[in-house]
Amino acid sequence: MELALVAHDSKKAALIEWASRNRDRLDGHTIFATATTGGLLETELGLTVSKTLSGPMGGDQQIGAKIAEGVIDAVIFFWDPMETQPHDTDVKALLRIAVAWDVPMACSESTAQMVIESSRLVDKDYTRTTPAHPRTRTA
Ligand SMILES: O=C(CO)COP(=O)(O)O
Repeated sequence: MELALVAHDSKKAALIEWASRNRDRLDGHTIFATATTGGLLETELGLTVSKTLSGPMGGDQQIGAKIAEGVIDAVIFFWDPMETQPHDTDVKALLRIAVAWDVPMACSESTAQMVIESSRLVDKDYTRTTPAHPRTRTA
């Protein structure tokens, strides 16, 4: 499946540590990430990552667009609840579009663990639909 991994600066170490612990589970998936987060996943863990722009430069919006296009199956977003981001509007938009399309989005480590361990992530027959926008993935 297609997973998006994103972390704010203060949460990047936690995301890398989490991804390291879940390296085997991540291996079977296509990974998208914002630029800085993705760069760390590549250099620290050797993962292959499709990178967007950096979050503050439009990367969150690019991830959001991929959600709306049906490209992303789940989002792991370690965002910082203690600090205002310069691109807060983009962060909010990313959170919103994931809910609008009912794409699973983990915003904390414990939830990320539940998502990555979900049998849905390895179920090739799983199709996602939303009541507001009935839609079935074909790929
Ligand atoms: O700002 C981000 C998410 O809102 C993440 O962007 P970077 O991975 O480029 O730091």
